[in-house]
Amino acid sequence: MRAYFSRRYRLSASHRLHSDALTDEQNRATYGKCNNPFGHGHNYIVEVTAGGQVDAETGMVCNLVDLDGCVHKLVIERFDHTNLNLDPMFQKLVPTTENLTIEIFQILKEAFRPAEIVRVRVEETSNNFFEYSGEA
Ligand SMILES: Nc1nc2c(c(=O)[nH]1)N=C([C@H](O)[C@H](O)COP(=O)(O)OP(=O)(O)OP(=O)(O)O)CN2
Ligand SMILES: [Zn+2]
Repeated sequence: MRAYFSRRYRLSASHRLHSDALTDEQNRATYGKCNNPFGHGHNYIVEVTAGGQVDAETGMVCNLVDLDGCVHKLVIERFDHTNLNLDPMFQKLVPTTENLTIEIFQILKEAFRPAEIVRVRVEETSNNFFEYSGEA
C-alpha cells in the first residue's frame, strides 16, 4: 500500500526580490516593497511530503528521523539565518519563494533515498504559500 508522510520544518532567512534582467524602475514596479535594497526577512514553514510503500515490518513509509537528518543537513543548515541572495543558487535566480520551493524539492529529491520526495510546500507568510511536485 502506498501512503504519504508529511513533516513540517521552520527556517528564517532574509531576501530582496531583484532581477538582473530588469531595470531598477522595472524592479521597483514588479516587486514593490520587496525590492527594498535593505531586504526583509521571513519565518518560512517548509513542508516536505514523502511517498512510498508502507513497510510491512515497520509500518512506515519512512522513518521521520531519517527525513529530519536529511532536511536539517541539506536545507536548514544551508538556508536558516542566511541572506538568500548570497546563496550560490540565487546568484542567477531571483529568491522568490517559488524558486526556493523548487530548489528545496530538487535537493531532497536527489538526496533522500528511503522514500520518494513527492512534494515541497513553503509558507512565506500566513497568506502566501507555494508548492512544487517536480513538474517541468
Ligand atoms: N509570486 C511571488 N510573489 C511574491 C513573493 C514571492 O516569493 N513570489 N514574495 C513576496 C515578498 O517576499 C513579500 O515579502 C511578501 O510579503 P507581503 O506582500 O507583505 O505578504 P503578505 O501580505 O502575505 O504578508 P503580511 O504579513 O500580511 O504583510 C511578494 N510577492
Ligand atoms: Zn519577502
